[in-house]
Amino acid sequence: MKEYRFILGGYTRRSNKGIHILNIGIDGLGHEKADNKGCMNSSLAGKEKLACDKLLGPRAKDQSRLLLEIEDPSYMALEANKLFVLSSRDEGGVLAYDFDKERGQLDFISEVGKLGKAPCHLYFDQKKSLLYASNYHLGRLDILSLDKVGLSLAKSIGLEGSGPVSPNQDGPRCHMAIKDPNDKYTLVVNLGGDRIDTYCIDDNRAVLVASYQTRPGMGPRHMVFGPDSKYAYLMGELDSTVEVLAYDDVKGILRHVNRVSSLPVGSESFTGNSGAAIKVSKIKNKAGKYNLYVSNRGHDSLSVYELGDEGGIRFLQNIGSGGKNPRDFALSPDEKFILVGHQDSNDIVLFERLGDGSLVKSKRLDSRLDEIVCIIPLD
Ligand SMILES: O=C1O[C@H](COP(=O)(O)O)[C@@H](O)[C@H](O)[C@H]1O
Repeated sequence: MKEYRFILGGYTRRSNKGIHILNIGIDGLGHEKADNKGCMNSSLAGKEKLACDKLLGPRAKDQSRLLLEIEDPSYMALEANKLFVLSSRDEGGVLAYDFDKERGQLDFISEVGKLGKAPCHLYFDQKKSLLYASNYHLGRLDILSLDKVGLSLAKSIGLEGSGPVSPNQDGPRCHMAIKDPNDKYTLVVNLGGDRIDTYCIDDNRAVLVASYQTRPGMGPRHMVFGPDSKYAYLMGELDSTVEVLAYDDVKGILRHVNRVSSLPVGSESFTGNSGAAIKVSKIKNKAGKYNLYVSNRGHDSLSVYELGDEGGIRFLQNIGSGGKNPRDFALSPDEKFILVGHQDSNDIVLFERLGDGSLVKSKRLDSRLDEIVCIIPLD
């Protein structure tokens, strides 16, 4: 039996508040043998659910345990043997831990609290030992420094701008900040201002070097760079589109190349959707291409694309996510599976990736969290 481990962060009204480690065992065939519609229905109970579990194979190795007890953990960042955690604790806090992955044990290093509101995304810039905490609610990027003494707030950048969608775009909303593939610039995604700002950042200085304006009302939420580093892919929370951008890594400039719907053909005008996570494979599929995956909250599905040359993107598949509002998902380290967590149902659903990168449901597990915000795979 092959085992996969993931860390899950999110909110719950139940007693086991905190970050959990989930172990999933895969025995033989990864995907379901029969019609999976019923099995993925989270409302199944009692005998029906047992029958469904039987169909999906042995679950003896599927288990979840509390890794860290903490108030409303949200996004996390894992880098080598360090785990960084966002929490609503202490009016918005960032916590740093040494992480023994083998033993699944955390040792507290340091924390910074009283940020005003809990940030929604966290990224660790290993080269500069800086943490980027994106604060959606305050429209601000907080930059924290980690040194021998611990964590401290180095600098805050107040974002600017607004957009046509109210209330989401009444002001700036900082949803993500990541380094570019060359580890040179920091790209800051501003959902409220329909903007991606490129900064050159070090300990005490943040210089804005470029700014990309998306189409009005896109509400960019998350972005990811493709494996060739030349193109970035942007997920629009508010208009359910995926935008392909060419990246000039010398100047930090983004340029529009392509746009596709995050919804399947015929459903593009579906209005009850919020785009959420966007991830890209690092290993080529059997056709020699990379795959891009996005999650749709409301449409409750994942869309799968194949990435072509020169910023090409081809829709491959749309599949039900097996729960309500898939907020985050993660590829397993070997990229054979994708684990999806939901915002408004307890379903954690494992999908097997087929040769072309398309997905087939593998199994459903009960989450101990009511609202999963972040999923990180463990090697
Ligand atoms: O994706 C989203 O994120 C923001 C921030 O998350 P939060 O859990 O810190 O509130 C959220 O408010 C927004 O509605 C959602 O679409």
